[in-house]
Amino acid sequence: MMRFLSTRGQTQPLRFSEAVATGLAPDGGLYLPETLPDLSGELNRFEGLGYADLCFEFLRIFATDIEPGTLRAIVQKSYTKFSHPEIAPLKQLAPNLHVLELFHGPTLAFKDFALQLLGNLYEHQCAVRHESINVLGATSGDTGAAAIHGLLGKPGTAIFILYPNGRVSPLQERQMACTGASNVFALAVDGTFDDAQSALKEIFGDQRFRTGHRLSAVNSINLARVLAQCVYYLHAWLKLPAGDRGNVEFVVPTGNFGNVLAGWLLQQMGVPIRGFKVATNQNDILYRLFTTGEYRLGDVHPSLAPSMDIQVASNFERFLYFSLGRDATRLREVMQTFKTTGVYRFENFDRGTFSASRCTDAEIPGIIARVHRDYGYVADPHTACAFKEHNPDRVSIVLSTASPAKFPETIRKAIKVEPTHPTLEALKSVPIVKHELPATPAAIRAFIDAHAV
Ligand SMILES: Cc1ncc(COP(=O)(O)O)c(C=O)c1O
Ligand SMILES: N[C@@H](CCOP(=O)(O)O)C(=O)O
Repeated sequence: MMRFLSTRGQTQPLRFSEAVATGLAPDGGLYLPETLPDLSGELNRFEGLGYADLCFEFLRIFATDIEPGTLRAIVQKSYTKFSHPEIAPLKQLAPNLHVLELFHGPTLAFKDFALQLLGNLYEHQCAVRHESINVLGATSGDTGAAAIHGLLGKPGTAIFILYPNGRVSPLQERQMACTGASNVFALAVDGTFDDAQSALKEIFGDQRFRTGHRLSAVNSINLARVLAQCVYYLHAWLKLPAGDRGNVEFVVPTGNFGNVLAGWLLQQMGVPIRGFKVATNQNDILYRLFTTGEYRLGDVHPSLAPSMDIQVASNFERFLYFSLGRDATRLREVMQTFKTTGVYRFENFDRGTFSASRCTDAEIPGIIARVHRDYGYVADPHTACAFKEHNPDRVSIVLSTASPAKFPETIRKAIKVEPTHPTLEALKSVPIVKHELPATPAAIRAFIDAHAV
């Protein structure tokens, strides 16, 4: 039976379903498998599988407490709402340059890969336990919509999504605030995504409140999010010619570090991937960390790639845990120092196979125009950050994390074409229903108290 431990080492090991239902560990840490499986000797068995079958074969290694037939049905259902037959098509743009399109799900961003699945896992949980759940998430733009659409129409659930008021794109806001569903609460908070995420973590840390409301997490603090995201890296790796696989670098637009961490975990499980480039926007704490070894909080500046307007990257803690030799005591010290001083300087920081790039707002439109001119490809502003530089001697897979149709103004300014998508067009005539709140745990708790199921 696979068990899961907290990075902070002060909780009991849990089974998969328990760790998923708990979200954030009671000691404030993030769950990880007790031991990572070694897949290096069995990669052949994944060859040729369709996306949903690959996902099932991968997840069953971890979800050992869910009966395989049930897990297979949950996984199959989770990839039925994607509009592309390959789910995550890998497109070649140049001899050593590919793009992995992760935006063909219902909300047009990579978050759908894990949140369609998590919605179905939660539905299963409600049925097995005969309980309702309240889901709480924080979003800088895309997680919120994907979480809402993963749970929409599922009985016994209410969903509360915190987002920074005025700092997500107009269409991202509409995806959250125009559902018309009575159990969906779009909470526009006063502050940044970091403020919202910090309030959320404090609320999850309040065990009485969390258990009293059967609160569940949809952010990438939830282990299921990260494991489901591993699958598209494996899928892309398997699509490459055998000779290119060991030489591939994934270039990943990065904010909360959940996406790139999933690829990195897969590498730690023995899949021979050359490395990862962390591509940040102008909110560049991770770029500075990977280039200098200093993790220093800065101010968040709203950007053309708003979903990456983040400073405190949640999943960095999971990487740190491994990089400190799984020493939970040391990890707690580092996290505490960072929390109280806003800075941690690592001596001899081992960045492993990570490299980093940074892209300012002044650069994004030019990159969109260049990628369009050179490859006939329209990259959204987040994906554009990952196209900043390309080493033609190395096989690169750029992760295309959102549809350009979610950010039409930036695209129009860059290439004079305004991308559209029917589901987004349909939202434009629907009234917005949102609730404005301060980003304080007290205000958010009070709202949940009043509206929880
Ligand atoms: C479109 C898009 N690209 C990239 C990112 C960054 O991903 P992560 O937060 O997993 O690093 C996000 C937000 O998560 C996003 O919504
Ligand atoms: N960019 C994200 C921020 C939250 O990230 P998550 O992966 O932890 O859910 C968003 O779009 O909300």
